[in-house]
Amino acid sequence: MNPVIDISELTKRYGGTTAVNGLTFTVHPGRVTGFLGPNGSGKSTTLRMILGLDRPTGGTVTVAGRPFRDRPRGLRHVGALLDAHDVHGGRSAEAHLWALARGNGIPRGRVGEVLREVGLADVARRRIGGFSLGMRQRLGIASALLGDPPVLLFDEPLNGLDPEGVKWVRDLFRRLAAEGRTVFVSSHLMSEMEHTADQLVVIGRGELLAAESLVDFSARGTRRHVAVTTPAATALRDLLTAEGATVHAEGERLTVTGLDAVRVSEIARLHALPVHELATRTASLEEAFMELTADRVQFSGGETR
Ligand SMILES: Nc1ncnc2c1ncn2[C@@H]1O[C@H](COP(=O)(O)OP(=O)(O)OP(=O)(O)O)[C@@H](O)[C@H]1O
Repeated sequence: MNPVIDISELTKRYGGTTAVNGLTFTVHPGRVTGFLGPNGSGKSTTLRMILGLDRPTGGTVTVAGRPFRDRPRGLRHVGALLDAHDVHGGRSAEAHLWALARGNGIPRGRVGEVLREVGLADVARRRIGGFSLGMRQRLGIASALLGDPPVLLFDEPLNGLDPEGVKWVRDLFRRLAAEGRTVFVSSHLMSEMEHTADQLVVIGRGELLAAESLVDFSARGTRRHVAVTTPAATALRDLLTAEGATVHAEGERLTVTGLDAVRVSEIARLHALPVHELATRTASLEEAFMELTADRVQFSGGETR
């Protein structure tokens, strides 16, 4: 059984709102795939449809060749962390996991194992109601791991985790992928995925914008500029513009596109203009992501478009 998630022409409408619109992509085992999109772009809706919790308006989604809904003892096939708050606060962590294990034909002894794995063994008998968001995220991850499934889905799992927690989650995801599992992780922040994912699926307003490796995605952001700091900003700006560059000036700082750093340096030296700093800068992954999704952001600057 190849634990692939296959999504084809998937669409979900809620009344007049189209949450997901004709999405087609595949998530493969053996790597961590990041599912990126601005707030409200349809990530959670897609994850819910993968799990059969929402019924598609159109299109199909299968896990290992079958709709997930058709699988009894689901936690053994797909483990998921959707909403860390969606747990009974009056129960202990242990009791919560026991109930899940019982409903999915998982041996009770597995509960202690996953609690140790996520670092919650010491608080196993404490009420979940008193847990911090980070502890709830760890408990959600424990639930996902309970059935030792080949496919794992995580919706915004880094929310509420401290830097040590973030590192732990990243290492865990890598290990799960290295074991040959399919690991699909959503986030609205490229900075979170940059050091977590090997593969990216990017959506905006429910539509697919990119499905490629992180390396290929990075190549989108290779637009370079040269940053210059000089007390002779006006003179250098005029010279560079005359050479065909586009120059943005802000006090002593120039941002130059259209000429490389060597040429900028030569021009400054030729005219004996002092330069305090000169560096080539590459647009970051975050900028590539923002550029790609710029016209697909539903809520920007507090205004609804
Ligand atoms: N049950 C629902 N009823 C009506 N509209 C919904 C429902 N669930 C989601 N939506 C709408 O569908 C769109 C996509 O929402 P979704 O929660 O899937 O996005 P998201 O990418 O997960 O966002 P976020 O990063 O904010 O969690 C939004 O416009 C949302 O308001």
